[in-house]
Amino acid sequence: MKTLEFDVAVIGAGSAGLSAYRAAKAHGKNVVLIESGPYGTTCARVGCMPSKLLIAAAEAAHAVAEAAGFGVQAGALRIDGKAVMQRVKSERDRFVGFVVKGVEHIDAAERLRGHARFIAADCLQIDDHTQVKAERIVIATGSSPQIPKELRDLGKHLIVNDDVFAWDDLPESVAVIGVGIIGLELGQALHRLGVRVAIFGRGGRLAQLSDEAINQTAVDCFGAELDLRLNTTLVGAKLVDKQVELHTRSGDGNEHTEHFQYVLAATGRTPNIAGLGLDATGLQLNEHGLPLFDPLTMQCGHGGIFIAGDVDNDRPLLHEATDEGRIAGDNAARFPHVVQGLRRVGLGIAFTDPQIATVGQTYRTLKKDHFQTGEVSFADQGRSRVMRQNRGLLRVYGERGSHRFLGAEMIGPRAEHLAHLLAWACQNQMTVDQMLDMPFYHPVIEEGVRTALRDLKENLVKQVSEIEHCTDCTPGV
Ligand SMILES: Cc1cc2nc3c(=O)[nH]c(=O)nc-3n(C[C@H](O)[C@H](O)[C@H](O)COP(=O)(O)OP(=O)(O)OC[C@H]3O[C@@H](n4cnc5c(N)ncnc54)[C@H](O)[C@@H]3O)c2cc1C
Ligand SMILES: NC(=O)c1ccc[n+]([C@@H]2O[C@H](COP(=O)([O-])OP(=O)(O)OC[C@H]3O[C@@H](n4cnc5c(N)ncnc54)[C@H](O)[C@@H]3O)[C@@H](O)[C@H]2O)c1
Repeated sequence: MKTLEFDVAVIGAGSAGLSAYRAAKAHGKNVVLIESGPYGTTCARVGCMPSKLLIAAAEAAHAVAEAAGFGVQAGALRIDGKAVMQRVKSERDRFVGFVVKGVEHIDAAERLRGHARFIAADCLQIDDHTQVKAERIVIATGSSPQIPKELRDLGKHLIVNDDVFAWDDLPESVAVIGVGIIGLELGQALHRLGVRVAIFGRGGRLAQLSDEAINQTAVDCFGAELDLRLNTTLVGAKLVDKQVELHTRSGDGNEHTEHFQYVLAATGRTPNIAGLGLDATGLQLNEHGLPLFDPLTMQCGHGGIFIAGDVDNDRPLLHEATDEGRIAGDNAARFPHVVQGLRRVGLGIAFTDPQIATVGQTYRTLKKDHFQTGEVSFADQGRSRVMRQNRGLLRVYGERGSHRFLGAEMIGPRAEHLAHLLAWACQNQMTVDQMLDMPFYHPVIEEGVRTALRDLKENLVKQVSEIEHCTDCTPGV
């Protein structure tokens, strides 16, 4: 057994861990990066990048299928599953290669391989070969797919996102369980690539949307294209003749039995804390066993342990993981003099078609009676119609009184760009008037944003004038 001492230890060489390592090194500290799995990060290996590569192939197939709508006849669509997966994997490997190269540039004496487990608040056991003593430790262990118990006996026919990006060819059929972001992104992409797909949701909410009007529009959009089964309960699943026999109960109480080659569990992700020995840290843990932490400093309690990335179960997105890692690593190096780091306005994007996005305060987090809404449907929005992408709805929220822009939920064409524009306005605390003073070109989808903001402004003003001209408040006026 070796014993090593460092100023800072970082557990996990994912996006959050790498960011923490660099931030701590910037203070000239002696830092160790500990990783139990393959280098390359979840984002590059089995997350953001390969999923967007698969979606890009699906978009190409969809464009060909849709071309006839413009009077362009592209001939019969033929999808070469092997070529699709070959491109997904080779481009993915290129992205992973850059990350791995970066890790390999780190001094070998500052990299350790193995599973880290706390044996004290300032001491980690790495597998059975090394003990690492460090007064400051960053937990950046990421998350893993959560598997419903009904699916656990399906062997290789139960798949998660990682397995999809290991395929050499596209399968015949997949049942996707879960209508969150992963379920919708991968489910729609596979469907457009010719795979028989059914997507099952136990509730009626798609991709974490909280505004009912947006959610209903999303249900209508995806329901028109995909085999989408909402309010459906998973009853059981078993293997019969190398096929999954899936039993479900639909909202009307009827039971259904169907057969698929694979079942994809897209049912949320769980923080990687199993076997981490958090009990040995003396930290206060919540009901899920996660340490309580300050999201501005990433400090757990008042000691030298910090947390960052998916493992903290707060905002499981790539840009948040790197921000949190930077704050955690910086503060680990500064400890005990920790400082608050920059947290940005909330921004979430699902790369479906149409895209779904949320900005700033989502409908769920708005204070009742403190806001007004404005909206635009993309059905008749000029540029969206030109492109035959005129589906969706944008709802924007503004604060009563101050007229400050608070946030938005949307499903619509190129929502990734609209969401960025709105997020920047939100972080700059702009008012609706200030946003309307900005230039809008013609003809662009952003003109739809302007329509929604004008509607919001009208509703904000209307409310004030209704009060001002209220005969009950000022009798005789
Ligand atoms: C299919 C999919 C698509 C996604 N698409 C997007 C997207 O488009 N945009 C977006 O913003 N986000 C997306 N995400 C989310 C994004 O990938 C994550 O938020 C981000 O990768 C989290 O980074 P992390 O550093 O917290 O975790 P990871 O990158 O998973 O790093 C954690 C590391 O810790 C290691 N580890 C765990 N336990 C231990 C231990 N005890 N000892 C040592 N090492 C340990 C793991 O092996 C792992 O390498 C997607 C996720 C998935 C699954
Ligand atoms: N574009 C992106 O930014 C992107 C893409 C993919 C993933 N991600 C990140 O990854 C995280 C995980 O994604 P996800 O889609 O797995 O999680 P999610 O929380 O978005 O969705 C999980 C879904 O599974 C359903 N579910 C859970 N248990 C179920 C069961 N037993 N039966 C049926 N349905 C069940 C939930 O109701 C929900 O609809 C997301 O929170 C997101 O932050 C982001």
